[in-house]
Amino acid sequence: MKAVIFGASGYGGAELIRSLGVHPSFEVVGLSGGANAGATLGEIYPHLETSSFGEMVLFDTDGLCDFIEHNQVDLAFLALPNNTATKIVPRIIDKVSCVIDLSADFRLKDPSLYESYYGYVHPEPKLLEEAVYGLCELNRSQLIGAKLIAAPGCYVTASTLALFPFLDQSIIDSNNVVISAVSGVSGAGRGSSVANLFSEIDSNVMAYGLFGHRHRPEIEQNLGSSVLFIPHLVPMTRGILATCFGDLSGEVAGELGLSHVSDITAKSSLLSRYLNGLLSDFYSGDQFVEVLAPGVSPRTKSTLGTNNALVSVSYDAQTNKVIVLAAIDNMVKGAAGQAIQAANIAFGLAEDAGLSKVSFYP
Ligand SMILES: NC(=O)C1=CN([C@@H]2O[C@H](COP(=O)(O)OP(=O)(O)OC[C@H]3O[C@@H](n4cnc5c(N)ncnc54)[C@H](OP(=O)(O)O)[C@@H]3O)[C@@H](O)[C@H]2O)C=CC1
Ligand SMILES: CC(=O)N[C@@H](CCC(=O)OP(=O)(O)O)C(=O)O
Repeated sequence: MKAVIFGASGYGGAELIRSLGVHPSFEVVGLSGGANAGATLGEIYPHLETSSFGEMVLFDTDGLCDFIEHNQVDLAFLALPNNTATKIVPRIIDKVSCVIDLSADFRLKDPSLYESYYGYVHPEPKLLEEAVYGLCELNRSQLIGAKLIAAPGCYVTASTLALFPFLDQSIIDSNNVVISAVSGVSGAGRGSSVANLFSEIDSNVMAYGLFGHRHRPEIEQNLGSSVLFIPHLVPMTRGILATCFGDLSGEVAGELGLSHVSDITAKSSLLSRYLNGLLSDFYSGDQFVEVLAPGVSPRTKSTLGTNNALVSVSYDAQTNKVIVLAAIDNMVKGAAGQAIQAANIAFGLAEDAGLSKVSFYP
């Protein structure tokens, strides 16, 4: 099947190319760039210069839309800044079997949220309504044969995979959910600002987007509860670690006959094991979610280059807090890998086609 990538000169585009280059069923036949249109991929990315893609010249947006008009293309990936896909999807949606957008343009079901969090009035509410949200572990059946797929945000993927099983089963109280997450700088994209220069990021850690980060409403949409979300930028290239906290719901300890257990250590250990069992059961059918033992922290380094999400859950009886940790590679499970996983499902292919499960290390 023939695939094209809008935004191939960006980080998401480069990561799509890396995986699609080894994909058994998708062949990349067209690429676009913004300012880099007209250049070859090898000129933009030295690591791709000698690959089979090195000589490919990037179209501009109009050029790639024309290419789709006149050639058979089955699948289009859009890895573009927010409020750019909204203008391209209407032009190509009827020409290809499936469009997968990596931006936020088709993720939020309430159109008014685009005005408050992204600063634009959504111009395509009908397409927004039709789009299928591409978090594969939660939406697999809806993705089969989907025409327009909105790949989730990177922080959102880690946070949702961590918390959904517990909120869905009312194990964690839906009030007072807090997510503190750290991200590598590639999350901001190749076209990002001075704030992401080496001299600003090196030996520096900071929180940002306090209370109003645009991923907050997307996490809330997935979890069906309000959350406090605090992202941090850390001096590394890739990776997200989300540390999620919530109160164990009042009934759980009682139902398990543990209300009377006064030994804090014993109670923490028993409940941690119980919660770990729930998490393992929830993801037993998901090849890209790996549940680690309670008390073991997932490491971002173990996810590098893979489409895996590593998760673990523990309980602290002293504070009655459930702590769920999740690590992903923001460029893979948080962006390009997730998009390819969704494409695999949409086209009825093996879900792991083109996707890696073993990280590069160190
Ligand atoms: N980086 C990440 O971890 C994640 C990113 N995303 C989302 O994926 C999308 C792409 O992100 P990312 O690859 O990181 O961003 P980059 O800044 O690295 O790349 C953006 C791409 O869009 C092109 N572009 C920019 N402006 C225009 C325009 N007006 N018209 C056409 N093309 C344009 C750029 O071309 P050129 O460089 O040639 O100008 C480049 O190819 C974004 O919506 C982002 O929010 C989602 C999850 C995670
Ligand atoms: C480190 C960093 O800056 N991360 C980005 C989020 C990543 C992303 O691309 O999110 P969307 O797909 O929703 O735009 C940010 O905080 O805005």
